[in-house]
Amino acid sequence: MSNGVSVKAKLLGRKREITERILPEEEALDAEEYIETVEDIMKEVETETTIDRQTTLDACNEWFVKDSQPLFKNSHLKYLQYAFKLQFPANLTALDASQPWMLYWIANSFKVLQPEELTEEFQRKIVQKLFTISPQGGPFGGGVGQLPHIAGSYASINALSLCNNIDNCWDKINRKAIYNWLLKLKQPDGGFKTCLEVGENDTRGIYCALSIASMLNIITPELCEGVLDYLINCQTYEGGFGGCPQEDEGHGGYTFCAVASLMILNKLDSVDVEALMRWCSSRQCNEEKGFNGRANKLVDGCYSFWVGSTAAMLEASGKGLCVSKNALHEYICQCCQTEQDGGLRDKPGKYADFYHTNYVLLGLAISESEYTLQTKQENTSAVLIESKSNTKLDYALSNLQEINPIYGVPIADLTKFVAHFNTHL
Ligand SMILES: CC(C)=CCC/C(C)=C/CC/C(C)=C/COP(=O)(O)OP(=O)(O)O
Ligand SMILES: [Zn+2]
Repeated sequence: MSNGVSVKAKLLGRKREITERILPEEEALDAEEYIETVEDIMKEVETETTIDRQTTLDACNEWFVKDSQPLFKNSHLKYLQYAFKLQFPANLTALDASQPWMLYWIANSFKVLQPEELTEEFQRKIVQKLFTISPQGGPFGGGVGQLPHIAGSYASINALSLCNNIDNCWDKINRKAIYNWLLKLKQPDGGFKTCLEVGENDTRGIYCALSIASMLNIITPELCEGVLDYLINCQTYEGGFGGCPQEDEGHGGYTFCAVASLMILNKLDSVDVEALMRWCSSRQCNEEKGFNGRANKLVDGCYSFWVGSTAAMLEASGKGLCVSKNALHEYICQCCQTEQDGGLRDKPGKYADFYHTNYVLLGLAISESEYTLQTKQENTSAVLIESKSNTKLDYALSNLQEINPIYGVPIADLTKFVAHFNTHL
């Protein structure tokens, strides 16, 4: 291009022919005729995307017309108890490499809902499983006999943080081995590979590395070298963050990873915060009330955390509120749960699963809270956030545990865990 700006045509999508229709003046038609005309035009521009969106909206509307639902705590607790008491069905073998994730999602859901329900018996099961995966105390793979992985290690550390140091399990975490391994995963561009032998490099790797290192108090300038530039280059023209520098479309999951990493580095102001806030606001669908993960995609309950927590981190940093917590609350309570089937889900028509149960509950906790940064960060590299009940909520509170949006675990557990690691390596 003559002005030197290059545009990746591949990212711009298929070209459609431009058609022009002149609408009759609104006053020339009565209201019904006007709506019919608009509907006709909408049909002319119908695509797979618009049809899917309309189907989703119709399904949500069926739930919005019902009476307001409270959080069905008992149904969700039963669903979680089944997870620790019974053997998983064969179709869950697809999650064989995500065993620490399952432990984190289930344990965290218990903790957010009702902390005492993560009994000592359950805590011991978690600890036993994780130290069977890695008898040397980390780094952790996705299951026994699997290669150490940055996401498996992140989920393991989060899961262990929920276990109240049962049987002194926190002292079995091998911080030195984890630190040396993270350094080996580090790439010249500032990012982290997910695994030594193979593995991708994107904002997920950075977030996992910084989350683990700040929780264990092993974060160093050497580990963080080049990370800020990498993250700055992941912000797109829309304001959200893609997974890799200058390459991707902004996406809720990768944006969460980038923003949480910036919070840990205390460098939020190095990016375009205004554009980020606009992008977060645009993720909230007017009619469905919940969030999607990127432009023109469907609402999904898990973005209640990926996008909701990004908004909460901005709020905690004094940037103001860029989403509607009331609308998010309504989407979650009306569309993401039913009383007869426990667990929380992506959207009406989908089954509940442990991943959505965790992230939808975290999203609900965010909608019910207000956030500020804790100014006094004592002897720890973890970034502590204070949270109190949302006084502007139009709904009854569900009495969930207050959570730290950067780490996705309850503030009480995080505080205790990081206090345990108050000496730097
Ligand atoms: C800590 C860690 C590893 C965090 C991961 C964060 C992350 C990338 C979350 C995204 C999860 C998700 C719903 C992907 C779906 O993408 P899609 O393209 O299928 O969905 P879409 O249609 O909603 O865009
Ligand atoms: Zn989802």
